Formats: sequence, structure tokens, C-alpha cells
Amino acid sequence: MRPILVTGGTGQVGTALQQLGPRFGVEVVAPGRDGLDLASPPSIEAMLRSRDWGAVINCAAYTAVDKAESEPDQAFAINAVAPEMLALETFARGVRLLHVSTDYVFDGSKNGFYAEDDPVAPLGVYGASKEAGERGVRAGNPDHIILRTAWVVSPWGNNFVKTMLRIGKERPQLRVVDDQLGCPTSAVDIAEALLTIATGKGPAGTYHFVNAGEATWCELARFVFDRAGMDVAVEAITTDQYPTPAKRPANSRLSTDRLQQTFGIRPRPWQDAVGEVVDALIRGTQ
Ligand SMILES: NC(=O)C1=CN([C@@H]2O[C@H](COP(=O)(O)OP(=O)(O)OC[C@H]3O[C@@H](n4cnc5c(N)ncnc54)[C@H](OP(=O)(O)O)[C@@H]3O)[C@@H](O)[C@H]2O)C=CC1
Ligand SMILES: Cc1cn([C@H]2C[C@H](O)[C@@H](COP(=O)(O)OP(=O)(O)O[C@H]3O[C@@H](C)C(=O)[C@@H](O)[C@H]3O)O2)c(=O)[nH]c1=O
Ligand SMILES: [Mg+2]
Repeated sequence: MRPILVTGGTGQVGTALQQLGPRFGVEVVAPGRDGLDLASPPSIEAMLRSRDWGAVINCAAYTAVDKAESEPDQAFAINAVAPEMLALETFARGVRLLHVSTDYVFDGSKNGFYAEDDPVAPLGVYGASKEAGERGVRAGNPDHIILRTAWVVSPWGNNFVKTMLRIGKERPQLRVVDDQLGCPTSAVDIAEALLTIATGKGPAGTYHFVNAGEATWCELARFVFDRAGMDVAVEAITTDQYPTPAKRPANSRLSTDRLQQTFGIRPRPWQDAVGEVVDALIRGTQ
């Protein structure tokens, strides 16, 4: 297969894609922001023109959920404007675009797991910017895959597991919200799904990929300390007791039925995936 271009090569999913590329027998080219700046249309155009790409995977994003509330222009520039430009540029070259999106496009009011066609209604700027990005991708390139995922963890970059391990070392007691339900997901598993799709022939459209099962942030925190063998007491609190600039959905569990049926991808339980991440962080290996 021709090489795959990955944006956001220094991020969690971008790093995982670089690591997995060889296993799929494909060259993954994954520049960081200095090699490909999504805020710069000429940078995007030049990178698209530089090689005969087999597919483009957009992993770059403005992911600071709370900060986005006070920086909406920056969030929309990277999460909405740039993906539409990538869609137009890939469409012009006959290249498939795989775009990673988020559970935060939903408002959390559903009882149960969200399907791809459920109505979106983001609660905050980050979610709104990602939702706008989805529309830009659909409008700009019919040959797109929008892969929504959630609660990404890995040994790299910033994520909830790393935050917990860090503050758990500083304090023997933590308070963590127990009324937001979601699907913790490993960046490595997302990368595997993306490469399976990118190197296959399945139909364009919107899909959900998360690890199997569900958890609250509090349950996830307790799992992490248990796995790490750390004696940290985690107090379950409500969202009201932990005020943040951005509102987050109370339920953003995603159903992966469509992806399983279409691509035969079977997500493993989040406990297996997150356990692997915790083990790697404790060992200091990646
Ligand atoms: N993290 C999560 O929990 C979730 C993430 N997602 C989505 O998954 C995708 C991947 O997320 P994840 O790997 O966690 O993200 P990270 O925050 O780990 O990485 C984001 C990447 O985007 C890059 N980036 C930001 N701004 C620019 C820019 N102007 N030009 C080029 N690159 C830029 C960052 O570069 P730099 O290092 O220089 O800042 C970094 O490489 C994103 O689309 C995100 O919205 C979906 C659900 C959950
Ligand atoms: C650090 C901390 C957080 N929390 C709460 C705040 C929040 O409701 C929840 C998660 O906090 P975080 O800020 O780590 O997670 P957050 O940045 O909201 O994570 C999201 O990131 C974006 C990019 C996504 O796309 C989402 O899928 C999701 O992964 O935990 C506590 O209750 N106690 C704590 O000590
Ligand atoms: Mg965060």
C-alpha cells in the first residue's frame, strides 16, 4: 500500500499509529506540528502534495476540553476549519480521509449506548468544534471515515490515567466524579482499528470505536490505583462537587455494533486495555 499520512504525530493516537505501522506492512508518516501545522493552509496543501498518499488519518486536534471554553477560535481553527480543508484536499486527490472524533459531540441525555445516527448536541466548545469538524469532513470528501472514540488513554501525552498516577503519588486521598459514564479506550486499540480500516475496503461513513464495557471516571481511577498497587482512597463525588469550565456529558457510552458488523473489529474489554497502559507506565516502558 502507498504511505499513510498521519496528522498530530506527537499525540496519543498519532504515536500509536507510528508504532503499529510496520505490523500492517505500511509506511506511516506522522509529522508533528512543526512538520505539518493544521493552522496553516499552505502547510496542509504542501504536505498533501509531497507524496502519493494511500490515505490520510487526522489525529491532530485541540483536545484541552476546559481551556477550549476560553479559546473557541483556536479550538474551531484546528478541530473544524482544518478538517474541512483536509477533506477538500484529499478529495481533490482521490484519497480517503480518516478523521478521529469524540463522544463529546453528544449531550449525554440518552439512556444506553449511543449509535452513530443519534442526534448530536455538544455541551461545550470542544465538543461543538469537533461536531463542526465532522460536518466539514462529510461535506468536503465523500470518501471519509469518521471514527468517534472516547476517554483515550496511553503511556504518551496527557490523559486521565497519567493524571491519576501523578496526583495519587502526591496525595493519599482523591475525589473523582462518579456520575459521568463512558468507555475508557486505549490509543493503541484505536490505532489498530484505524489501520485495519485504512488498509481495507469497507464503506465510507461514521463509526464508533471504543473498548468494551463502561465505567465512571471514579471507577476508572480506582481500577488504575488497584492495578498499580497504590494505596490511594478515591472518594466518589458528583459533577456538582467538581466544578469545571466545560460541561461534560453524564453518559457518553458508544455502541460499536456498526464497526463490528462492517469491519469485523472486536474491541477488547477496557480493563485489559487500560491495565496494559498502567503496567507500561509503572514499568517505565512504552
Ligand atoms: N484524548 C481523548 O480522550 C480523546 C480524543 N479524541 C480525538 O482523538 C484524536 C486524537 O486525540 P489524542 O491523540 O488524544 O490527542 P493529543 O492531545 O494527544 O494530541 C493532539 C495532537 O494534535 C496536535 N496538534 C494540535 N494543534 C495542532 C496544529 N495546529 N497543527 C498540527 N498539529 C496540532 C498536537 O501537537 P502538539 O503536541 O504540538 O500540541 C498533538 O500531536 C483527536 O481528534 C481527538 O479529538 C476523541 C475522544 C477522546
Ligand atoms: C483530575 C480530576 C478530574 N476529575 C473529573 C473532571 C472530569 O469530569 C473527569 C475527566 O477529567 P479529564 O479532564 O481528565 O477528562 P476530559 O478532558 O474531559 O476527557 C475528555 O477529553 C476529550 C479530548 C475527549 O474527547 C473525551 O472523550 C474525554 O476523554 O474527571 C475529578 O473528578 N477529579 C480529579 O481529581
Ligand atoms: Mg483533559
